[in-house]
Amino acid sequence: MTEVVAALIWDNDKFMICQRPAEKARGLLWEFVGGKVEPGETKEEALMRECREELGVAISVGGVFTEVEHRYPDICVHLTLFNAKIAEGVPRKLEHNDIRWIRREEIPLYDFCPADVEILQKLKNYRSI
Ligand SMILES: Nc1nc2c([nH]c(=O)n2[C@H]2C[C@H](O)[C@@H](COP(=O)(O)OP(=O)(O)OP(=O)(O)O)O2)c(=O)[nH]1
Repeated sequence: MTEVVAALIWDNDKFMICQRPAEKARGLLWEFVGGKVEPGETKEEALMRECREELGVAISVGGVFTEVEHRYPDICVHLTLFNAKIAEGVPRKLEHNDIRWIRREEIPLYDFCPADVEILQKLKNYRSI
């Protein structure tokens, strides 16, 4: 099982989604910013590192929004999605193909990683904080 962490970041009624680079697994699918937890890191540390590397921002990590497991042909992921806030900086596309802020109504317009589908179902019915 591969531990993956990701961030749910709101800006009023919009949340941030990122498009994976074409050359990576799940290329061009949309995801929440994040990545694999490295040995010796806590999940929170991994998420802060990924946000710095991928967006150039510092975040503060809140509670867990939800957790899911999904088996892909190449890996089996346990994904923990944290509520998070940008503490410093403006997100930049340092690694992603694209970054968007979307309303819940716009979820059907994007193809997300299969593991995220049940998360988006939950998000659809959720009030932003
Ligand atoms: N970051 C992220 N990954 C997700 C989500 N949903 C989902 O299925 N995944 C999958 C895609 C990848 O197979 C895996 C995350 O690995 P990654 O390739 O993004 O990890 P990484 O940034 O540490 O990259 P690498 O060093 O392995 O290249 O989890 C999501 O919402 N966010």
